[in-house]
Amino acid sequence: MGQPIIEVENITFHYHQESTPALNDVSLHVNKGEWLAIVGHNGSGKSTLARILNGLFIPDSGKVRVSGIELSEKTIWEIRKHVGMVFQNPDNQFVGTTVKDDVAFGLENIGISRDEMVRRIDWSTKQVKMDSFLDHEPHHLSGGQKQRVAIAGVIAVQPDIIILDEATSMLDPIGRSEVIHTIRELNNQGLLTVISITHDLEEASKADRIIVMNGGEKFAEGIPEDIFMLDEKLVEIGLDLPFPFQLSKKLREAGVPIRHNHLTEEGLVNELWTLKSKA
Ligand SMILES: Nc1ncnc2c1ncn2[C@@H]1O[C@H](COP(=O)(O)OP(=O)(O)OP(=O)(O)O)[C@@H](O)[C@H]1O
Repeated sequence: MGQPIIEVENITFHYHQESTPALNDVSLHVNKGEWLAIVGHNGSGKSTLARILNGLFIPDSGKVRVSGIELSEKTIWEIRKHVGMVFQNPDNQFVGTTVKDDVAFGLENIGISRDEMVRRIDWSTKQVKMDSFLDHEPHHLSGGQKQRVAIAGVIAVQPDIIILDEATSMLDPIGRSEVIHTIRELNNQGLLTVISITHDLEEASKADRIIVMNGGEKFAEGIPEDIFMLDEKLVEIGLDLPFPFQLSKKLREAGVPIRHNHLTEEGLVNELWTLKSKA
């Protein structure tokens, strides 16, 4: 970690010339191998930023470099080979009639040979634990399984970076944890740099680093512990603090001597047990 794989310098982007910018003078970097969460209220510019990083939009001004390639009209397709995206709605992402066809589609697009395609379908579906569903029709799968197939389709192309744009927000808690676990394993194996766009601060608290967006600008950036020190400032810009964090504060207000504002349920439960054993 430590070496930037994405560098964004002072980018500004307008959807319409006369409108207020969707992104205003935003600079950031993403380190190779890290898990970066980008959080923010609706309309804060997260999706616009994700689409620029994937070459779907070109900024009006400023520079973007992805895997050493500078983003321009000429490099869009090159950049897309390095950045895969998984979107919010699992039902809108399927092009194949079976899981196998669906994963094959992205590989056909980049002209992979038949033998290599078979190998990559096998590898990518095993990585997301969907290799026993190759002949299944995607619309019969659960939401979490569909998103795992979408991830298989992305990693089969072997990008350096995956962007999850609210990819878990339509899933139930089981589907959500399946998807996060799958991505975590790929990230831990060093296979992927992960950018997770989310309004869920609990999910973001598990990232290596968080960038908070507000009104098209970067509001804050840091490790989760530092970001959560902002506390009420996050609430003021429309974000919900994680439930264990809110509960820690309420318990302290009610006279329970909790020392930390916990980001995880496990941390809070452990401190409560320690207090109880001392009582
Ligand atoms: N296709 C579009 N045309 C015009 N304006 C747009 C378009 N998409 C987004 N915007 C505007 O750009 C700004 C940033 O929106 P963006 O979708 O990037 O925010 P976001 O943080 O991803 O929000 P959400 O969580 O609702 O998706 C908002 O003011 C939004 O209204």
